[in-house]
Amino acid sequence: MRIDVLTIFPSFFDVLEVSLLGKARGAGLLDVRVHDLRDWTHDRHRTVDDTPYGGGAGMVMKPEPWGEALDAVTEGSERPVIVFPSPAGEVFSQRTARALVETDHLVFGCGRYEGIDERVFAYAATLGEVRLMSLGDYVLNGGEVAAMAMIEAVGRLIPGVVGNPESLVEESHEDGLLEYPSYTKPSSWRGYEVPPILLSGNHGAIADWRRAQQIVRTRERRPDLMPGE
Ligand SMILES: COc1ccc2nc(C(=O)O)sc2c1
Repeated sequence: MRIDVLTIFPSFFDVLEVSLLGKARGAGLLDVRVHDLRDWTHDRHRTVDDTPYGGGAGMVMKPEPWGEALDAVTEGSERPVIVFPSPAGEVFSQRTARALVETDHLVFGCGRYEGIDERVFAYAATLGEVRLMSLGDYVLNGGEVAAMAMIEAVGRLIPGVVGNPESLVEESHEDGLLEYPSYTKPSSWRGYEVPPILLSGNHGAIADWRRAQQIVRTRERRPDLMPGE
């Protein structure tokens, strides 16, 4: 999978060098290219924003640099998916990550200021599939944090990136429920005991207990995820 990131803060993504995804890049499983949007400006101040038509507070990102940048990073790409992190977008979920990991070429366009000139999204749709996505019902200062989270959520699903693929299966949201509680040695710690069932060696009973814990936790913490409730 190839991922291109367009941002005015490219150093923000330096962390991708050291994380699990850094190893994935080194192993050739993931090709992440981070670009400074200002490289597609042509004035001395490398201007990427201007005042909004119709008035209002803040600044809007100019369409010209975005158009040239999107042309450059999608050149030769058959059908990229172009994700614009946006508080006005669909909410990103594990299901979204599962769908996006099947994509050969992902482009993340990180907005700042009050957002990107709307015409950029229309133009981008001539280059690929456009998805505006939010991490949730709150607002960040820009798209970089959201893009980083989405890149990690998608990147870790690429076969070979996470050491033991089994560990992906029993995670929260993978089966629609929150994950069960985990414990390790010592079995007794500051008066807190590991649930005895987990020490029983009865794998069938342990699986049943874990499923029951998932249901209890999901009902308590995320009733909206409960199937049929
Ligand atoms: C201007 O670009 C932005 C601004 C806020 C923001 N908030 C997001 C979120 O997912 O909450 S994505 C995003 C992009």
